[in-house]
Amino acid sequence: MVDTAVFRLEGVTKRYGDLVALNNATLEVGANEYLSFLGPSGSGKTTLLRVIAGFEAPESGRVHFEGRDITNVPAHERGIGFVFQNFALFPHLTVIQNVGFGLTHGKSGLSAAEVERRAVEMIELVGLSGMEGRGVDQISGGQRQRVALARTLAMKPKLVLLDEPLGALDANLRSRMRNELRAIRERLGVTFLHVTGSETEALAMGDRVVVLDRGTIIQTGTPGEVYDRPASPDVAHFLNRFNLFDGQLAKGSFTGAFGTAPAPRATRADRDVYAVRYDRVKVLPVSAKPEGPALKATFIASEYLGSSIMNFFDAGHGHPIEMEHHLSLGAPDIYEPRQDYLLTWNPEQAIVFGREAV
Ligand SMILES: Nc1ncnc2c1ncn2[C@@H]1O[C@H](COP(=O)(O)OP(=O)(O)OP(=O)(O)O)[C@@H](O)[C@H]1O
Repeated sequence: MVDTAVFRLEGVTKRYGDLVALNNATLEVGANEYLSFLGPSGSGKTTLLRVIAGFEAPESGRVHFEGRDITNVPAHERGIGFVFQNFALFPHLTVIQNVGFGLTHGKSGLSAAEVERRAVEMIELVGLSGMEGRGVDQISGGQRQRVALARTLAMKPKLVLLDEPLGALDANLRSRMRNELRAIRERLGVTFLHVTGSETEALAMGDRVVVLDRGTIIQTGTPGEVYDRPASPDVAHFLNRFNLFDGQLAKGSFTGAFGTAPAPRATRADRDVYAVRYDRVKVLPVSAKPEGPALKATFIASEYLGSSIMNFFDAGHGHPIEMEHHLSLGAPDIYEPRQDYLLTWNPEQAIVFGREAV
């Protein structure tokens, strides 16, 4: 529950024919909150935003915004801003004309001078000062993305929906835009709902992360909560931070390819899965005799990720076992390709799911 809910979904279901794109979704969002939506392709993220924006009518459930039931209010009367991936700017207009468009042609009641002042202010906010007079076909893709954002923010919405707005940008620009979105949120007091296919972006940006799977919200929590306590094997899988092992949970122990390890605090799930975060894995010589879990694996390769190194091992599972070394912890060990090692971890740090858990 959020104390000052600015926005609420109550049991919203949306079907396309036989397909349930959104299944009984319930969600509260506080004023000035930043919510990230994470889920695999087809999980219903865009549908959720389209229902909120008013482009799709749900079969059942209610949508509330600023204390009002807006379920039957047309999109253009909702006062909700959105920036979708395929944002359409007007190619024959300049940057400032695009940003001011909704104010000039809508019901803002602002004079031409006031429209210009607000458009200039928004252009500055998204870091495009000096480009007011350029045609939008004379600026880069990333800059066009900012124009689309400025155009939405110029309408001063209290709620802004972002559907993969950073997807088309290169890594550098994406990280700059993330910082700018944060700064804009602080300055304007806007609530953002941000759909992203990137777990890194979802965890980095959101005050809370909402995880969707096959139309159902399967977890809502702070990035720390979702990261430390994924609610199901599927959430652990989407986060892309865990090695997952099949096996069997019985009497508080889990038996898998690594042997048998204590699992006293397992979470109930419809299958038995053992999850170990990439940065919890330790690499020992193959001759070592660790007390805990032990998995013999062949080193394949490593990948430099900037602040960490990801090492890939083959334990004959069909998918690699990953071990992440944060460079802040010191220089990485060097492993020999095609050599065998023993992988282990502290079983207390594993996350275990199973049918016998309560
Ligand atoms: N207009 C439509 N008609 C029929 N089915 C649709 C329509 N729009 C979406 N769907 C289906 O609804 C489900 C949810 O789609 P949605 O676009 O919400 O997923 P998503 O999580 O946003 O996916 P992605 O990350 O790939 O954009 C999918 O199975 C999709 O094929």
